[in-house]
Amino acid sequence: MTQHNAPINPARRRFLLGTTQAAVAGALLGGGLGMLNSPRAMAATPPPLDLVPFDGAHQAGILTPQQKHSYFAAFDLDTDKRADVIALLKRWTAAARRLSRGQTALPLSGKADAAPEDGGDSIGLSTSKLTLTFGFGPGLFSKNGVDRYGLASRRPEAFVDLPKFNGDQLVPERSGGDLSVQACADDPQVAFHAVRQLAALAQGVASLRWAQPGFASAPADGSTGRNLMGFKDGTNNPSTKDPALMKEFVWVGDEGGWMKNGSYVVVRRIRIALEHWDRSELGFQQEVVGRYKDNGAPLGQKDEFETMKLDATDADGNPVIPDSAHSRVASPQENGGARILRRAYSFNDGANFVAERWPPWHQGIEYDAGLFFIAYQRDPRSGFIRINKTVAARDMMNQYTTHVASAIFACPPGTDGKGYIGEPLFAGL
Ligand SMILES: C=CC1=C(C)c2cc3[nH]c(cc4nc(cc5[nH]c(cc1n2)c(C)c5CCC(=O)O)C(CCC(=O)O)=C4C)c(C)c3C=C
Ligand SMILES: [Fe+2]
Repeated sequence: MTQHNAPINPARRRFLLGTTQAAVAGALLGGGLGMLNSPRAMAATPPPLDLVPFDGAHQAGILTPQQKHSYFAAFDLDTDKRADVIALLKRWTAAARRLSRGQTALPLSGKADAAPEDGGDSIGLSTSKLTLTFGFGPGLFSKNGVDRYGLASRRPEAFVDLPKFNGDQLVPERSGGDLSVQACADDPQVAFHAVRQLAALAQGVASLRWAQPGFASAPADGSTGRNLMGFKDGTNNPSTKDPALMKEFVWVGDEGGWMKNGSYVVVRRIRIALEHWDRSELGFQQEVVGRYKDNGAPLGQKDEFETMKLDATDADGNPVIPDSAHSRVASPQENGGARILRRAYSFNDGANFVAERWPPWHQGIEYDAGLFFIAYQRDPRSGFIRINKTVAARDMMNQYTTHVASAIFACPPGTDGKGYIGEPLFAGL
């Protein structure tokens, strides 16, 4: 069956029926963007058989199998009224529910004398497994010592500021944020569209601080995808199909109060000096990672998913997986059992011209590309912070990587289909 003739997905049908008769009539008369509401345009819409429900005990987009594209955005809150923040979270939740079903962020009125309620750039596209994951930054709880919303006492103990790590070169304008939303979808336009609509709904209450697009291409056979260094990345993640592991390492438990069933996310924009990496010998690249480039197996072993033998030594008595190999220094064995759920995306933001004014007067082009590292965890203190202290101090990969931006957000639990995102935080206030 061709996509064109496929039955209309129930969610898309709701979208079609969701617009009011007046809106459809207006659209037919009005032309322009209104034409997008016309039955003919709607009938041509490919059916989105790929929806991920927005509501659930946990937010979508954390355990969801990784979509191909991501658009991560951080916002600054511009208001000092708690009611404005709550109203925004309600608007965002309602819009996210609609977007996740393949609908426009708001119903379209088709009025020619007003800005369209939705930019319209995803109309006709598949929902592409869109997920929207929201987070709260430290600034929601207090900023510059000011408790703007009466929430300071509700900041969870585990929600700490990240310390400065060895080698950090963080750009403040690209770091931090009071609120975050990550849109993931198999179509980059669907992800970007969703964030644009949410940003528009925030007007007057919150403004975009920074944004980072990313991509993650995985082979069609379901095997592990590769990062820009050419290595399989994600092999030794705790399995999202193992509820006990997720409970232990990803989801906040009773200790978290209103954050129960939520998770903390740490994001780091890590530039990779690809121009140097690409000239490094294959043997050295493998020592840096601690795994083989072709199949991702740990050095000295055969299969990608074999447990790393960190005690193995070669004929000269040297460790087969070097002391400063990335896989070793990031491993639970070297970090008191710490584990995090990595859900990173590569980024490729073009290339910059660089010139040095000292001999030998090097000039050239540097890619602004690397890994937008994203990790979810139950407690950042025993998760990212624990591991990154070791990585920042000992990892051979640091010769090629520079952390240039950073942020931490508390991602509240999911919603039940009626409430709004983060509602438990505001309960009783
Ligand atoms: C502090 C956390 C980590 C940072 C920062 C980080 C950066 C980073 N990693 C790669 C590529 C790979 N990472 C791999 C494994 C791995 N990385 C971390 C943590 C951080 N990585 C962990 C916890 C692990 C798993 C360790 C283990 O238990 O074995 C791998 C190997 C394959 C895999 O297991 O995914 C690769 C490859 C890059 C390129 C990068 C920064 C640019
Ligand atoms: Fe890593």
